[in-house]
Amino acid sequence: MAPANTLPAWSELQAHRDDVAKSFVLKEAFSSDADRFSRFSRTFKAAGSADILFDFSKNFLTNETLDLLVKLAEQAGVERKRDALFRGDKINFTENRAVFHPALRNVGGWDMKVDGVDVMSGPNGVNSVLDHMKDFSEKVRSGEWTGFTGKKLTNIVNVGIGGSDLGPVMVTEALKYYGAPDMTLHFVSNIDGTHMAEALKASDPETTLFLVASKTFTTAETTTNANTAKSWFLEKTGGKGDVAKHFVALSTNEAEVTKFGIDSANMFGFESWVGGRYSVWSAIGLSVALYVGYDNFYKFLSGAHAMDKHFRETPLKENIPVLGGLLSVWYSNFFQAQTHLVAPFDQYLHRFAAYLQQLSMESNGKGITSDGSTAKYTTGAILFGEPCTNAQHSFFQLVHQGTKLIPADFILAAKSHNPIHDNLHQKMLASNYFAQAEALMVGKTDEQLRAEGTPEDLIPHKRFLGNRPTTSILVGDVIGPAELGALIVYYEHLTFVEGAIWDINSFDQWGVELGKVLAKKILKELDEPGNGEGHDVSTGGLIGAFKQFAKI
Ligand SMILES: O=P(O)(O)OC[C@H]1O[C@H](O)[C@H](O)[C@@H](O)[C@@H]1O
Repeated sequence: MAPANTLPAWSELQAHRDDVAKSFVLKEAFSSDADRFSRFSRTFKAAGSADILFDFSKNFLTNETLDLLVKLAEQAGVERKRDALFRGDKINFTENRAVFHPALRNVGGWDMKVDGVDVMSGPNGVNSVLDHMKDFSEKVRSGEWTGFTGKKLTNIVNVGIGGSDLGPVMVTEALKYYGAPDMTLHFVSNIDGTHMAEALKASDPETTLFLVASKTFTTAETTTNANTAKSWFLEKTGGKGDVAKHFVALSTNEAEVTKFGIDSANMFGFESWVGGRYSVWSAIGLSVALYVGYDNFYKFLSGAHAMDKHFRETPLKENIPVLGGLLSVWYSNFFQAQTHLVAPFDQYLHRFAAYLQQLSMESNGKGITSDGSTAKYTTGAILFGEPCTNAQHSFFQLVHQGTKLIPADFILAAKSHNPIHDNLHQKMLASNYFAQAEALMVGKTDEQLRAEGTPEDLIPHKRFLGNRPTTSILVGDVIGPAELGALIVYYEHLTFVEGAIWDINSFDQWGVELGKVLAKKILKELDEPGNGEGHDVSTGGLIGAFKQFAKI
């Protein structure tokens, strides 16, 4: 595929930006076009999910912009690449792997094959793993599956990192309302011993179930944490504890799982075509199924599948994740935006941005195009975010008056799961959601400030230039499992579209390897004599100082 900047639509977009968009004033676009909201909004509709309204109208968009962006998508082969994804082609070309996570949520009965083999059926197929998850989660939840002293397992410790942690944490938090009231969850990811120590402090071995979640089962943090947990369990139970009842593995690597001491019957498998950051839909989601129940987990998959269907079948111009991805390219490459802010007006979504950080930045933080040449344009944006209204009281100063353009997504559910105080909280939350997007767009002029009696010397400080773009996402009900599934997949495919246009491989992650390898080497040095010799002077000096301070 050709680098994005060599596509004719790229030059047309540059000219268009110079001509029109540079001087585009959002609030004027609204005053001169009564239909702007309806023209640039799209509603996601699916059976089993509330409608989700995506309002793209507060973005730097004209009809011509949209046409040119769609043209760019066509020339970059977005549809062809999308079809290759759903066909099971090996689009992760540096690892020669299919990228087939949509199969994990294929509740619609699509024919899904990799190398001619149906991945849905068969003994290790998606459906049989789902059956295993259903059976196991129901047994644990009902108390039929007990610990070694016959007690119900109500304390779940998920041991995993990266995609084997972020999805389960985010989703169980987002669906806390549906969670089993008698269940406590811990997610231990960090190699920092504090993480495991604190979880164990709060755990009783008789009622604790450990889920060792690791696609590869070779990740140093996870295997070390899992071994620590196993030693703790055996020590606390005086060797009487039955590992088979208290440890299960979520992994693709049966050999390593068995080596660790977990019976392969207690392993929930998946295939190498599931990338870590797309694995919450797989066996890695077992903590979700345990916590919210299998029926809700299934609804979560169904909402995700509905967004897959929309993405797969909808023409580019109406395609919601395509529009999201195109806008991101528009801002990154034509307005030099460096960031993408995602602020959910929803406390349950407080880990949503952290989850999206891995999805977006591990996928598109790449600078090499498909032919091995360096991209001559910027790629993955720095994604960040926090829930609102909290974020408004911290970094929103920079969003409103800073010198950087920060395209932002705001997410709100029309209904709260907790309409306390006569729904006052939800109405206040909603009013902030509307107000922030409006304020970012309309700003505040010198005239308005003068009319309010602002002293002349303060006017520049109190001025809001406005014209800052936002996408508002409004879920038509509460955010339940299906709506959450659809929202996540919106961002998955938005990320896909960005990568397709940038002509990069969104599915490998070589960039995380170097640090891991060096850490392994340095770990040995910490136990050997020497003070960091052989490293650069700074690293060596730090290693030496650490050994001295820690008396190692
Ligand atoms: O699930 P695991 O194999 O333990 O991998 C956990 C994580 O570690 C790696 O470093 C990758 O960058 C992530 O994509 C992955 O999710």
